[in-house]
Amino acid sequence: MSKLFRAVIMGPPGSGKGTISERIAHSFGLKHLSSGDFVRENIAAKTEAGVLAKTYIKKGLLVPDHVMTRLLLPRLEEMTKYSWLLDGFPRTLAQAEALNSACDLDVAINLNIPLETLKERLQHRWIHPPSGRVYNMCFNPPHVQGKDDITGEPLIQQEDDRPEALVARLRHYKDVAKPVIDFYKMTEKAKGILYTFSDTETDRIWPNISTLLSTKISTIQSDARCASTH
Ligand SMILES: Nc1ncnc2c1ncn2[C@H]1C[C@H](O)[C@@H](COP(=O)(O)OP(=O)(O)OP(=O)(O)O)O1
Ligand SMILES: Nc1nc2c(ncn2[C@@H]2O[C@H](COP(=O)(O)OP(=O)(O)O)[C@@H](O)[C@H]2O)c(=O)[nH]1
Repeated sequence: MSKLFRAVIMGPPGSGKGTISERIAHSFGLKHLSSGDFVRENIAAKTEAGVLAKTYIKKGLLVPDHVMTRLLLPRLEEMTKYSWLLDGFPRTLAQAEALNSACDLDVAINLNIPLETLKERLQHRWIHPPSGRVYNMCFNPPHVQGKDDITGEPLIQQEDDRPEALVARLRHYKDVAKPVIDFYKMTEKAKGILYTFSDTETDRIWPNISTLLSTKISTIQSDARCASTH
């Protein structure tokens, strides 16, 4: 019998959540659930939550907690049969509390990357909006300059990745994220699930995350086997 595995990945914009989530999904077969993708899907489908979310994103704001949880928690309910990794949620204390009431997490990965590194990376981040594919002109450039590898469509730089918007955005992240980190340190139900990784390079963080997840997943599965034989 194998037990399901549930993880979240947190970190400021540019910390490598998307990049590392892809590697985790690929290596461990977890479903990668991205809050940003859910928001974009809802905006495209013009759902009630999507229409509301758009008004905030247009102003460069986070989507309010009640809209975000309304949008996300039903999606998690559809995932009860799968192991998943949630990227981009929770971002606020209220979201962490809502998630904590809805499910038991096994691991919360926290990426702690120096500010200068984040600024440098985001200035070079280009995305393919329809698919969400992310490139970096130095770290993982597209095969053809300015074009998506799969479709050949043009890449764009997001408005809020431009240097002028960056510093305020990163500062705001820090203020909002601190209570979330404290929540995972202090809350009884979540004790021992938080793991922080600090480095300037994804390729140096990745082996440590990979080892952590291998250990956690095999522990959970052997606990489940023991439980089923007793
Ligand atoms: N948990 C959340 N709470 C509130 N708003 C959210 C949340 N997740 C996503 N959003 C909204 C605000 C974001 O600007 C928008 C797109 O999200 P996302 O793709 O994660 O991009 P982002 O530019 O904010 O983050 P990043 O740079 O870390 O990838 O959706
Ligand atoms: N130079 C460099 N760029 C990286 C590294 N890891 C990720 N990136 C790039 O940095 C940008 C931000 O990464 P992303 O995964 O989108 O971070 P997120 O905002 O936390 O989801 C993207 O353009 C990535 O390709 C790294 O170790 N070095």
